[in-house]
Amino acid sequence: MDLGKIQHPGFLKDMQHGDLEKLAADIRHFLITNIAKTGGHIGPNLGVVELTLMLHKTFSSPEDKFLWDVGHQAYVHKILTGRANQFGTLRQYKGLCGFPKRSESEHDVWETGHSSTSLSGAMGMAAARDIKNANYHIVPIIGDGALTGGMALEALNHIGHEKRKMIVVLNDNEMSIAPNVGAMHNMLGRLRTAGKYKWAKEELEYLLKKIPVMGGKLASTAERVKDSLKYLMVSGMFFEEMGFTYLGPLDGHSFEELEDHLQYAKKIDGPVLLHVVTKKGKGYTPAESDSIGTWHGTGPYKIDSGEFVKPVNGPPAWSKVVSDEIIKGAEKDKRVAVITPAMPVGSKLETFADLYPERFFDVGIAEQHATTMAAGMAADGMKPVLSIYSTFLQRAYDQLVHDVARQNLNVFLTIDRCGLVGADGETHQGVFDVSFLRHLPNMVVMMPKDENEGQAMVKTGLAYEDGPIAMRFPRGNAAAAPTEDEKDIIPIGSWEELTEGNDVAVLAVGTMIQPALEAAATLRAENISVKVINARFIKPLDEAMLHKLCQQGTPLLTVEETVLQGGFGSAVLEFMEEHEHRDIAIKRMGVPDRFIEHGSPKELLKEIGLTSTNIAAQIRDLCKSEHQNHQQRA
Ligand SMILES: Cc1ncc(C[n+]2csc(CCOP(=O)(O)OP(=O)(O)O)c2C)c(N)n1
Ligand SMILES: CC(=O)[C@@H](O)[C@H](O)COP(=O)(O)O
Ligand SMILES: [Mg+2]
Repeated sequence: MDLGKIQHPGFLKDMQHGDLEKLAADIRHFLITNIAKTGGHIGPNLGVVELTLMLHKTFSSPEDKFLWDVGHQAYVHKILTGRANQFGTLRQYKGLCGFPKRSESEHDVWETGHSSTSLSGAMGMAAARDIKNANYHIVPIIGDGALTGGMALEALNHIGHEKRKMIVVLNDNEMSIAPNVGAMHNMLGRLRTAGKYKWAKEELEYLLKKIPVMGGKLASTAERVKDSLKYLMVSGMFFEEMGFTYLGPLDGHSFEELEDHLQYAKKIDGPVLLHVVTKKGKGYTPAESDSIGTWHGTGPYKIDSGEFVKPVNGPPAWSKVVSDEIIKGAEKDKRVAVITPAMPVGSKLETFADLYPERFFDVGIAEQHATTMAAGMAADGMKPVLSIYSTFLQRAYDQLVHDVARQNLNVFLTIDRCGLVGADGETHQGVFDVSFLRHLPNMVVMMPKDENEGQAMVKTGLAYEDGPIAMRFPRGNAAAAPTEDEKDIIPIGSWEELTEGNDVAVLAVGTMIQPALEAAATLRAENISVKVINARFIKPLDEAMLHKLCQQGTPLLTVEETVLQGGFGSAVLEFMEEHEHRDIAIKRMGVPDRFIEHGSPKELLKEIGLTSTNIAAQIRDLCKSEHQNHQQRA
């Protein structure tokens, strides 16, 4: 089938299973060949081809509402809702979003990107539907990984209490990004592999009673799904006891099983949990045999060999620079332990986990728990490193305030993916953490200019004993491999002058230092001398240096790859106001007050003006207005 011709999923209603099998094969071929070019979340999407087809065959989107948890597995949904032709632009600048996007389609009723929000969204929609006396299905699709997220459990608790009609589809493929972890995961494992339990007759009657009117007549259907009910065992009763009707586990690649169970679930009153077992990466051997998470989200790859298309032996990833230095610290200090909320592969922590399994904790998709667990470890004398993406740290704000900063506990946050991350787009940009860390009393916030300073900062963070300290670093690779020499600890709150200059001082943070240096070099040819300062501590500021610059009357330009609101530039403004340095010209450059969509970091930085060209332009403006002020004063 030419998938580009699909405009609406309605054509599926009358499709027979044989034709669905052919369509599934076409979709798999489409996914494998297109994502080989663009990159994307190939593993998760290959695992939900049959499930998505049967969902759109059984229900009537967009009247019936699908909420895709995390949303990285919604490519098949996008193909079936008229967007196949856009896949050449997947996750690219102004192209197709890699997650559900309401502005793209009426079938995308709920936007995701962060995990474990679908059930709460579904509960909200169920309440709205019932208040409106409307009558449509609400179908959140949540993975076994996302189910480990605290929000999901909060929602299960409420949904089971409210008993409003909804069909929760649990897509259980035994994987998070990496292998899934936790007691919930273990329980699902028991369900998946349960031996044949004799299910009591009353179990069937118990279930049939839930189907108003039709109950008796469904005996034949019940007989057909009886085989799956055989697994209705103790741990299956967990969901029953939570107020759900549990159905499954069923083969998520069998159209017959899916159709039977979904039709059955439609008729059951109250919340249903349909436990669907799928295989991540199904239909493409390299992805299907992936047991560590390599094929969860990929760059371009060669289809035949499964080789990834990227520069071999390039400079190390920033996360590797950091994790290697943490390992050195752990060798010397037995108090060092590492906690990650489900991102051991992304944060390159596998080696640490192999070397120090007793000091490594993957807590699942549970950032709030991870943060307060780190506080608990620090309170009891350990040196916990909380390894976490900037965007996912947003989920643990109160834990940072209430448990870490307020108790002034010695937690070392290594915050990965800081700045514009690119293809993941709006939901993943790491641009807010400075604003929500800087205002916390006791918090130290720092960001290195390069990989060598990165190593020195890890040492500094591990040596720091006076409370919480956070080190930010970007997604992607460092400019080069760090040098072998032992790095020195950096004095807290110290900045570094990188170039001499008197006309303007540029206070640049992290990734903005290189473009600032390029701008300074350009302006030197125009006889404008620029002092570029590595503002490596966002909190505390280097107040001595700032006072000196202000007393000299040097105009200031702050540059940061974080939102301007409450960012580093705001800190400098606050300092100047507090110390009455009012006659100093200052400009701030940063991320504007809007969400930044997907694209390459380079394209996005250009879009928001964080380039060396624009830095130079801002410096020229400062010089010009400074010159005009001098003339007026003369
Ligand atoms: C709050 C949050 N933390 C971490 C992530 C990173 N992440 C993206 S997908 C994923 C695993 C999801 O596993 P599962 O729900 O089982 O979906 P699958 O990929 O197996 O289909 C994780 C941890 C995220 N998106 N949101
Ligand atoms: C969907 C999701 O949240 C993760 O897959 C995320 O995309 C991983 O990000 P990195 O690719 O930066 O590790
Ligand atoms: Mg999973």
